Amino acid sequence: MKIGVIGAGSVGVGVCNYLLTLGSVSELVLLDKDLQRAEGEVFDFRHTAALTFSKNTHLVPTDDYLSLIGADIVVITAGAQIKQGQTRIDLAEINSRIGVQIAKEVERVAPNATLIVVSNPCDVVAHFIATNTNYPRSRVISSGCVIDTARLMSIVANRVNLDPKNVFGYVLGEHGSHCFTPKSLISIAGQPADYYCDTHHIERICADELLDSVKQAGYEIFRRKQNTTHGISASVFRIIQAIMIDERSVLPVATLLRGEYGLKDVVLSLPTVVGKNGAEAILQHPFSEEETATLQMIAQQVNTVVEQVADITGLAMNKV
Ligand SMILES: NC(=O)c1ccc[n+]([C@@H]2O[C@H](COP(=O)([O-])OP(=O)(O)OC[C@H]3O[C@@H](n4cnc5c(N)ncnc54)[C@H](O)[C@@H]3O)[C@@H](O)[C@H]2O)c1
Repeated sequence: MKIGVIGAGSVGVGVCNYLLTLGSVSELVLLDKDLQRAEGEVFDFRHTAALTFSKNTHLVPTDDYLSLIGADIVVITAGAQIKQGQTRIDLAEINSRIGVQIAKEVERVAPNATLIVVSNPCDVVAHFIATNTNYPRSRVISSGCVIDTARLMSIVANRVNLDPKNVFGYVLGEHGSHCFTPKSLISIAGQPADYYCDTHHIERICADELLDSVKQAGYEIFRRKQNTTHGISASVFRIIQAIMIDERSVLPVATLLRGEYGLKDVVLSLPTVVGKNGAEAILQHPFSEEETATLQMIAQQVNTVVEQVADITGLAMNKV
């Protein structure tokens, strides 16, 4: 399997680290407009290959899209971080332009690849990539709420003093501020959350408070180190692995919807079967009326941003 990572910054390098340590990749291409940066990271990574647990992955640093010929998966982490005084629309505009420009270059050399979009706001950037390239919707995947869901599992696990892997739940909607968590889907060790808490004499989990803590978690990291890297890198690796070995894992990634839950042409995270063909199916969950209304409201909020960015950039907002 050949994988490309665009952007040799903190997240791109974190993803490479997971791929080299836990993955089985024959060729890994790290592309950055700053060639020296990509080279520095790759030369450093090459020194891990001599160690017994490493695989001898062919590593390519580059600033040339031709190096991505035939890539199976391309992760897009290139782009700007939000700066003080910038609005969400400013960042959406900058990174949507960069994302589309990159995706068009990638399309020329790897038209059958699956793209994983991480650059923020990842759902908006993924929207414009899906609508401005010929990649099918199933092959343009925003990392979406996989990281938010991992945060939820970790927060609940901490409350009940168990392994986060024994907590189940989803954060859905838009990665970041406009997301929601259906309480009916939260379980602990296979038991409904309320039942688990009652029988273990733990205060019940309030879904709204939980969601606030999930949203706050990213800000708290950002406030301290001005980026987030480890959780997102692990989340991207989780998605790559599902594709790489055709796991058909259900993950809360985001793709351009085509009528699911009554929503069309908006990129939102929903429980999605991820396998060798990318986002293979979106599962229909029995959301309550309130949850469905929340999802629709989130869709409207994301659409407003997409419309504004389309106005400013001239990028197409509908898929032909
Ligand atoms: N979706 C998420 O949950 C999530 C989490 C963390 C970060 N992010 C986003 O991921 C992106 C990267 O974050 P980071 O911390 O790695 O940033 P970073 O600044 O460390 O790295 C960005 C890299 O992209 C490169 N780059 C910029 N424009 C490029 C272009 N046109 N072509 C090639 N390379 C280009 C830069 O040279 C730099 O090396 C940001 O947009 C950030 O907001 C998303």
